[in-house]
Amino acid sequence: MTPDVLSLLAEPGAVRALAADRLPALAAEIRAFLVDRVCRTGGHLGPNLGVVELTIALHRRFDSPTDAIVFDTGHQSYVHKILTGRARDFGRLRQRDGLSGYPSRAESPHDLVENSHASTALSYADGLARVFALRGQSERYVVAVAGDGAMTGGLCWEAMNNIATAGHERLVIVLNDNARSYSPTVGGFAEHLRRLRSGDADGSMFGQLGLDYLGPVDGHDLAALDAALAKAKRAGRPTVVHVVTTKGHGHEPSERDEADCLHAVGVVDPDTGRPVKPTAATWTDVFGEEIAAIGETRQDVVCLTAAMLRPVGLAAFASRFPERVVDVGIAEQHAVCSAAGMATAGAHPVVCVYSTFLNRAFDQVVMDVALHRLPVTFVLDRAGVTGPDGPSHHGMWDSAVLPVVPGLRVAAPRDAAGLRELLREAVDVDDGPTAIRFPKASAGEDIPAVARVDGIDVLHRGSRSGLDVLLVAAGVMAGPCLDAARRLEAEGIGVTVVDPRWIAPVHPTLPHLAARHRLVVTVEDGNRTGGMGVQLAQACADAAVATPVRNLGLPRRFLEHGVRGELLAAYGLDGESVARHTREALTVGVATR
Ligand SMILES: Cc1ncc(C[n+]2csc(CCOP(=O)(O)OP(=O)(O)O)c2C)c(N)n1
Ligand SMILES: CC(=O)[C@@H](O)[C@H](O)COP(=O)(O)O
Ligand SMILES: [Mg+2]
Repeated sequence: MTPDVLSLLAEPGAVRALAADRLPALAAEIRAFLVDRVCRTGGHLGPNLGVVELTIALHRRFDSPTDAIVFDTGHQSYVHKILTGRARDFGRLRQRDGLSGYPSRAESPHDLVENSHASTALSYADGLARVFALRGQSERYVVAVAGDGAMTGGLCWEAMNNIATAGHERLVIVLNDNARSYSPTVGGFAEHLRRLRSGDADGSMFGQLGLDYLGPVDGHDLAALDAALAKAKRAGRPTVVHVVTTKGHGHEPSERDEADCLHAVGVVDPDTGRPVKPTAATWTDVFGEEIAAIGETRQDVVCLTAAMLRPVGLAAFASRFPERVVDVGIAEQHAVCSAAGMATAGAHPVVCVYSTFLNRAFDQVVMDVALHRLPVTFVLDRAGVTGPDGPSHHGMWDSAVLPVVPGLRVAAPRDAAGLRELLREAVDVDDGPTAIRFPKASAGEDIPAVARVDGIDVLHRGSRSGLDVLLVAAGVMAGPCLDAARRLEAEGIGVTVVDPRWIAPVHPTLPHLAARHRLVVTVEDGNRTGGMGVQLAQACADAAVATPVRNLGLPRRFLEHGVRGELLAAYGLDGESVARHTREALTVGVATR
């Protein structure tokens, strides 16, 4: 079949109409299509190559969208999108106004869960099934497709506990077991799956819970998959279909990639899986080097990751101090609470997560770490606008929620040198928690300060005697602020640019510095309705400083996917926009948007 046959698969009905003997060719076509398209745009290659046959089987046995098919995490939903009429859109995968890399309700009625945070599918399934039954629609099936990694998340077990006794007659859990998250899946559950795969297990833990269990099923054998799904449909009670797949199946560079089976790639050579352009050192690289250096002299430092050891930069630390790094699986709540235990026992835990995933453990941050004033450092990679992964991945919540946590201090480095320095300051804090946030970006050039006053870096001093504007830059926003200062100075506006380095709690000197200017403009790569700017405005009010404060940051909205730089500019966080907003606020004194 030619690739354009895929575009004929406008509805799942088309794949159901295909004769079974044409399915292997379709699977091969889809696999070739995925390699061709994803290597050009970037995206989740390994996970989707692993579910080609599974997704075909699902759409042949279940009637989406009448039957609800819920993909956990959603990074493995490309085949689902191809089979629901979106093959032609892959040319703009994860690009602004292009196809989302996750299910999208705006794209299709076949898509249900847009949230890319793992371990939610079984809870959705339970809820869907309950309301289908309440509404007399109990003929509708609900299918949750969850990876073995996702199943290491506690929310799955909360859901299974409920599913087991809810009396659902048409709920199927498809466990896509490829023995990996990024790296090999960890813990007792992974061991249990290994024994089930090898036939050494005395029954499945699912059966112990009261669920039916079918498997292990070869996840690349279309006939075996079809038979298992048909049997699960007839079971009349919640059934786990344990499907065994290979991440990256059918594409040797993916299968061979020891790091993570080309889990998430940029633009790569399809024949090698390697980036087509050299990649500059990232913030993650800088962190990885520095934490490994810190580990040499700080025996009390223990690092934790939630199934993302390499992506968060812990590979070097792990190879040098394997006894002091813990991968807890996709279990951020456990990571933070375990870190509270570690700190109680005298360690200084460093919890390394993407900013957006810390949301999941906010209660543990507040009530287990901060309440006990424990020395835990949270390293928040992917803070601010991330880009291609879209609304549930932008790290735009941490700088708005963490400042309200009593005793927690938040640092935002503006460059690599700042990251190294602030990381060391953070792990030296022993009377409470700290957090340090940095973006998904190349580390760029260091930005020197002209002076450091009370721990605040002065990056630019106004050339005029009368100081007009104080620009307060949070972390990487130092670059746009200096660009704005140059633009404004050229117009005769005196601008001071400062970088507080620690953005929460507000530095006590800042309100006094504000009092010496006509206007304060704060700029942050985070939610402006609760971040540094709002905190500073409140501190100025508390100090009876009348200087107006304008906060530039990300709006209280879910931001679309796209390129980080383009999104920052679209939301007014580039130099030109900062200058424009400042000029407007100076002249007409209106609040920024
Ligand atoms: C709460 C949360 N933490 C971390 C991640 C990052 N993440 C995305 S996919 C993935 C691995 C998923 O493994 P699995 O569920 O087995 O799916 P596979 O990629 O193997 O198909 C992780 C850790 C996430 N999406 N959500
Ligand atoms: C699905 C998921 O959460 C991860 O795979 C994420 O997409 C990786 O993001 P980065 O590519 O920024 O590491
Ligand atoms: Mg997996």
